[in-house]
This record gives sequence, C-alpha cells and structure tokens, in this order.
Amino acid sequence: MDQPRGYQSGFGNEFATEAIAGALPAHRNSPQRAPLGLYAEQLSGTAFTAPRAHNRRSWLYRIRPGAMHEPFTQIANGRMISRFDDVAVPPNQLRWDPLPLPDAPTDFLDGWVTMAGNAACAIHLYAANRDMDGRYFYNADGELLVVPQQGRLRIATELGVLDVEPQEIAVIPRGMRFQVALPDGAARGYLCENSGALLRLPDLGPIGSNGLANPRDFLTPHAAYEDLEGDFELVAKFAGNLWRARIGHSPLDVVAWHGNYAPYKYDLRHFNAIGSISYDHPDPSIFLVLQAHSDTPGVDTLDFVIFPPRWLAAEDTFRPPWFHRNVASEFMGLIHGQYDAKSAGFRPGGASLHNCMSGHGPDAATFDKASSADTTLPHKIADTMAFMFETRDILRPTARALASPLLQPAYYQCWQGFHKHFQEPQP
Ligand SMILES: O=C(O)Cc1cc(O)ccc1O
Ligand SMILES: [Fe+2]
Repeated sequence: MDQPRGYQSGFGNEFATEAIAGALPAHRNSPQRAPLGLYAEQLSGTAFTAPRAHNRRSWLYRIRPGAMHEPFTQIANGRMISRFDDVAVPPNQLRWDPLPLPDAPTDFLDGWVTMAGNAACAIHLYAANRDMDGRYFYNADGELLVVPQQGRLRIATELGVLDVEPQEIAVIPRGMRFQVALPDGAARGYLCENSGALLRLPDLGPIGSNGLANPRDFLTPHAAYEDLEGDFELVAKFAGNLWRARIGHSPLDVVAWHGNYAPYKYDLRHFNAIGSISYDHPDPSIFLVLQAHSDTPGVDTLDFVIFPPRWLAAEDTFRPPWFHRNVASEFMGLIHGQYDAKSAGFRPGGASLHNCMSGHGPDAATFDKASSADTTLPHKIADTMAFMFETRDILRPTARALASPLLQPAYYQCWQGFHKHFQEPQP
C-alpha cells in the first residue's frame, strides 16, 4: 500500500480511480482481456435490478479473482453474537461503563463485543491493541458503520485506505475485504452492522438543498493495492458465524476500480447542525447523519444521529432533551466530552440503551439546572460528541451485555430524585 493516499469526495458518487495509469478499461467493464493482465470482477451491493437511484455496484480490476482462496471452515465466534432471540428483553433503562482496553493481544476483529441487535442491525463495541496481521475480513451480513471513540484506525480495504480518527466515522460496504491497523497502538469504539437498506443521506425537506451532513464531506479512497504473497487468512462473517479460509495472497489487490459501491468516511465535526431559534427543543431527527430506509416511508430500520457542539438559543424553553418515551429504540454512545442530558455516569466510551417505550430523558440534576437556567441568552454546548443508533425494532441486548460488570445497576436512580411540585389550585 505504498501508493499516495487521498480521497475522492461525494456521497454515493460514480467514482473511477486507478493506482496505475491505464489499469481501468475505458468505456466497458469486462473487455476480453483487462488491462495490465488484471482480472475484472463486479461487486454488487444491491440487487442487479434495483432502481437506478438505489443501485450500487463497483467494478474491480485485481491481480487475482476474489474466488481464489481455499474452502472456509467455521471458527469460534468469540464475543460476537448474531442471534438476539434467546434473551427476555427487560424494559429497563440500561447503561454501561466503557469497555476496558484489552490486556491480551487483541486485534480489531477479536475485539468485538456484541451488545444488542435486531433483525436489521447488530451493535457491537470494539477494543483492540494490535494490528490485524496476516488476516483479512469481510462481512456478508451487512455493511459496517465504524464509530471510533479512542485511537485511530487505518482501514485498508480492497478499494483503498481509510484513515479514521475519533469524531470521524467510516462505512465499509457489505462483502468488502479489509484489514485494520491501529496507528496509536490501541483503539476502542462502536460498530453497527446494518443488514437493512444501505445507509443514505436523509432528504432535507423544508431545510432546503444544504445542511446536516453535506455530501461533499464524504470521502472515498483512491485505488491502492498490495501485491503480496504469503500464508494468509481470510475471515468471513457469514449468516451470523465466523469462517476462515487460507489464502495465498493479499485480497487487497485491486489496482483500479470504478463504481458507486465503495467505503467512505465522514468527519462528524463537519455536520451542519440545525436547531430552534425561537422556542422548544426539536426532535433529534434534526441531527440525522445517515439512515437506512424500511419499506414504510419515514420509518427507518436504522438512523445514525449525532449530538454535536452547537448553540442553544430557544427562549422560555427547557433546553436539554425532554422526558420521553419513543416507539423507536435508542442505543447511545459518547465519543467525546459530556452529553447534555446527563450530568454524570454517561462516560466517553460508555453506552446506554433506552428501548421501545422505556421512559428516559434528563437526569434529576440536569432537570434542576435547566429548569432554572437563564434562557434569554444563547448557550454554547461545546466540546462534545454523542451519537445514537435508533432502530424501528426493539434492540435486544445480549446475555453478555446484561450480565456484564460494566452494566450500571444504579442507572435508574438518576431519575429517582424528582420532587413532587404539583399543587392543586386552591378554590
Ligand atoms: O434520549 C436521548 O438522550 C436522545 C434524544 C435526544 C433529544 O434531544 C431528543 C430525543 C432523544 O431521544
Ligand atoms: Fe431518547
């Protein structure tokens, strides 16, 4: 991977890139003989017949075909879970402390710990302390949204290299082979496997033609390849289990590619936050970065929402998130700083789960403070980055997550300190 790095900009564009000039065939996808002795291969991310606006595929020009590896044999799934129907889901509000960094050597793949999931997505934490060495991975079960919280990731994919740091996210398409190195020696963060419709930018409605996450801030790598031979391992997550195959070369051997099915990254700090400049706290849909549509308009199987730094200006308004119960289920993480609905206990690297219709909102300390704050002046929420994976279906925590010593048994107490202020008017 010695080729120069850099990115192509735009969300879901038709990109074309070659690490060696002339590697990409012109005006056709599979000439009788591809340039430079490369093999042509199509990677389809949507059905062949998906409408043009949704159709995603790329053409890869590679040193060896993707089919060239030995048979897969099943390996242990470790702490990675893909079935979520074996635990009775409590309607309790749940919150976890951050996952500690491992002591034993643990690469990105070994570092996954599944927290919760449903039919359309699986949520994991990862904590790792060494590079994936001699092994490569692909996930046939969904595209992978990576949310680093600590430590940078160098994600070398078939289509090029993504360097990602905390407060950036990456999305690796379903099926794309990749390998993760940790330039800082250790890394921790959150993962969401999306097996529903591919993540896309939301429509903007009355906001207009600009705002929220702007398409040009999404970055896709240029082609970069490895021409490596050795005794390597290709790990697949397929139908909920892990499988390994021996492979005699690096599968990251794509010299040129074109298409619109590609990995990308996005810096959350570029998000253009829209909010109330009059009164009331709007729904968090104003902070939607990416969504996975279901078949029901307006109801997503997965929303990725962030809570970035921003000004709060609403007058005569309880400014933090309100008390609420939501038909959707909310898994939250904190990348940086403090979250404005919680005075304590929600730590960077930690997580919370407020499932369908479970009451939640500001803790008592936040409520008291915000109820008496001066709202004639704007207030800047600075130095913070929280996010939410919001799903249509109940998020079913794993038995491990429910039994974890990181689970905070006293979480419910943050809502126990509310005094009764109500007084019936005297006649
Ligand atoms: O529960 C949360 O903290 C997330 C959230 C934030 C907000 O501003 C409004 C609703 C909501 O679910
Ligand atoms: Fe909420």
